[in-house]
Amino acid sequence: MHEKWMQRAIDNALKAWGHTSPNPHVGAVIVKDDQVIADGWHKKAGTHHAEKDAITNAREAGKADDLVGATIYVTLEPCCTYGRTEPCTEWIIESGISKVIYGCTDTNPEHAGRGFNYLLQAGVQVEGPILEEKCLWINRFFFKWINDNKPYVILKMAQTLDGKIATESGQSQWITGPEARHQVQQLRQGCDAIMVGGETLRQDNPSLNVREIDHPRHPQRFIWSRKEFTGDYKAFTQAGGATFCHAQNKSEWQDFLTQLGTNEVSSLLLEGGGWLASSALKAQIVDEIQFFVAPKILGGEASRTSVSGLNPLSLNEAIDLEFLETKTCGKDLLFIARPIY
Ligand SMILES: NC(=O)C1=CN([C@@H]2O[C@H](COP(=O)(O)OP(=O)(O)OC[C@H]3O[C@@H](n4cnc5c(N)ncnc54)[C@H](OP(=O)(O)O)[C@@H]3O)[C@@H](O)[C@H]2O)C=CC1
Ligand SMILES: Nc1c(N[C@@H]2O[C@H](COP(=O)(O)O)[C@@H](O)[C@H]2O)[nH]c(=O)[nH]c1=O
Ligand SMILES: [Zn+2]
Repeated sequence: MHEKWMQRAIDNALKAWGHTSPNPHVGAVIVKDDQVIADGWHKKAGTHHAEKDAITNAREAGKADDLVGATIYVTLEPCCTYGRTEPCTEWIIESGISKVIYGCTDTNPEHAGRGFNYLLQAGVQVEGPILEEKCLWINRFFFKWINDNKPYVILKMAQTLDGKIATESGQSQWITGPEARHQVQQLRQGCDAIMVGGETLRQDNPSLNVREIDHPRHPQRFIWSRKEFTGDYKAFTQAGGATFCHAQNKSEWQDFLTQLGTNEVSSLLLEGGGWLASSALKAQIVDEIQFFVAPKILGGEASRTSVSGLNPLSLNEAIDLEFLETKTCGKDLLFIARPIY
């Protein structure tokens, strides 16, 4: 039963996918006698948190009395400090809600465990975690950023079964099908920043924006290059333009990520090509791999590969991964993995 309601709270949280950064995605549902009193979710930094949203929705629906003795399911530990808004713990206590069931603890050092203690001291029951892995996963960008002041980095590639991303001459559109490419749009919607290599920019002239999604939120664009250059490329001429990144080694990449983190960029999507992929992997900045694999074999020694610039002399140099998930996207497969450095 707890799982059912927590799943509803997670679904609520994801209604704002891509809109809450640098805040987390948080959802809630208030339940009494196995009936929903109100749903709520955090819509945007600076607006109501999920708990306050649900309580306000209940009151506006004339259900203030039903809040007394009700249970609130919330995906993240309620906050108890004054940030952009007042603490949710106060709202919960004052509403008469008697039980909080949470999905995961807020690892933000300012909050971790403090929200629970505050509620317990006020006589509110606290239970959890419920569906903890899912609740941590939907906020993996936030947790990385709040704890390390650096964005969570995802390396995404679309490759043939034999690991090719383009022909020798640079033709790559399209390797994966429409369902996989739609999934990429969802991913872009959730990411604050996106980057491609200079060669990808010149070959593909990519838009690097969000399409096919209601209420799109476009990522900041970055081009990885050894030099600054101009040209009639969409990434330069369309809304927002693009910024160059010249990071070459681990410390330069770390400095670049710190600069992004300081500017409240909590996630960075690297969309290839193969030289960018290898530089990021070598610098050990990649937190997550998303490789889309099409049921195609391109072959060819000179075809471009998804990770080009590594020249391992021994198998010991392979980067070990832990597979997290495999999904079918139309005719393609998506492998989600985490590098083990
Ligand atoms: N299927 C897929 O998912 C994808 C396919 N592609 C395809 O892949 C091809 C491009 O990929 P790829 O050829 O691997 O190139 P990349 O896109 O990875 O870009 C290489 C460029 O990165 C810049 N760079 C900066 N530092 C370095 C460095 N130390 N070493 C090398 N390059 C550096 C250079 O730009 P500069 O010369 O300006 O200094 C270089 O030209 C295109 O054909 C594109 O269509 C691309 C992305 C994804
Ligand atoms: N070829 C290829 C991809 N290529 C990536 O998508 C970029 C194009 O972005 P846009 O112009 O915004 O659609 C391109 O430059 C490269 O980074 N992606 C995929 O999901 N599947 C594919 O088969
Ligand atoms: Zn709050």
